[in-house]
Amino acid sequence: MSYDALLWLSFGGPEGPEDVRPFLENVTRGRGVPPERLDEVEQHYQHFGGVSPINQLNRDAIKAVTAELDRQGVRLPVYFGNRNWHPMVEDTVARMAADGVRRALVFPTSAYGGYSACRQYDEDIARARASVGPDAPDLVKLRHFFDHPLFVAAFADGVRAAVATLPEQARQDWRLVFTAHSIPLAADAAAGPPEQGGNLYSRQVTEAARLVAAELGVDAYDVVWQSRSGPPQVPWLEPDIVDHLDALHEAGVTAVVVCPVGFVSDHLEVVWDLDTEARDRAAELGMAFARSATPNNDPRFAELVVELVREQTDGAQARALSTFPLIGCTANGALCATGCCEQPRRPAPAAEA
Ligand SMILES: CC1=C(CCC(=O)O)c2cc3nc(cc4[nH]c(cc5[nH]c(cc1n2)c(C)c5CCC(=O)O)c(CCC(=O)O)c4C)C(CCC(=O)O)=C3C
Ligand SMILES: [Fe+2]
Repeated sequence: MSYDALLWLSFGGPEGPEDVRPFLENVTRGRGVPPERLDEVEQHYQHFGGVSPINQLNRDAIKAVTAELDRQGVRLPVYFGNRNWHPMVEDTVARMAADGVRRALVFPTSAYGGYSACRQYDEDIARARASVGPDAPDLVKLRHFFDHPLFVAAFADGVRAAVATLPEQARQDWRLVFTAHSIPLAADAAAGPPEQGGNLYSRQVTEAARLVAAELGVDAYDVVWQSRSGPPQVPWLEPDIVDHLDALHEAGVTAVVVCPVGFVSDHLEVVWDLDTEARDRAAELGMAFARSATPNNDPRFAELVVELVREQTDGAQARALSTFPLIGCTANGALCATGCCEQPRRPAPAAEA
């Protein structure tokens, strides 16, 4: 099949102090996130001058992918659009239509399934096309890549480099801890095509962790969660990374390497929740701590994206290290399967006092 552009579709983040509140309102509209949680997260962003690293990281990655497409002789202009902040995907798709793009591939900046990581990007695609109207290009989203050998290898090398930054006496005996964004248990239960039994998000994260650990030859490691949101009465995936550091300390662990396998770049939830909160807790506990790199700036990430593109444009072989079904590739916002990644019903708001 032939395509005339690639759309880089991401989450978006604020680029100055005045952007933070409206950005957070876009992210959480209709999601039942309590205002106290929003105030807290606003402070995390303001701590960095109201600028999330995510937009610049995406621009850097787009530059690398553009160069890699060029190197491989694939002629596709790359456009950039976000769900929650400028450049908004609706505006980008309008520009694509105006430029005469009829049919484009879409790279979502998430490797996983689940409502937030997969289906919500399909909704973004459908919403953007609807807002542009009949001239909107066809948009075909690329598949999940959590088990792609280039993704796994980039994380494994990141862990090796992180170990080298530990104090010398810690380098022989450290605990490997993988993290990903927590989601509500009900959302995880509903993740994936229903006939695959649910929990697709946590199962894919666990599989990616297993593959990275296997590449490193490490057989004892943990998979934990971070950045929990939502109302406190709703159960989310646990344990949280910070609580887990306490448990490891109790168990006598003196050094940890944290690998954020759930993310592709060092965006705010990595630089705050891991590099600030988790690192501070480790310091309080007297544990050596290193956080390994995400793949965004690794040349293999650009190669991975181009390989996913070529699966669609010239039938390149789909490489995957696990036996999970290859899914996530759908057109114009279609679901991966009927009933896939259904968004759980939100709890009724707490009664007013
Ligand atoms: C699975 C998952 C990923 C990974 C997949 C992917 O990458 O897409 C992810 C990524 C990200 N999450 C991000 C930021 C936020 N996520 C929030 C809230 C939430 N995330 C959720 C899940 C996920 N989130 C969920 C279930 C919520 C509750 C509200 C809801 O049901 O939707 C909130 C609201 C405030 C709060 O934290 O409570 C913010 C600000 C940023 C940008 C960081 C930056 O600016 O650099 C990124 C890349
Ligand atoms: Fe899905």
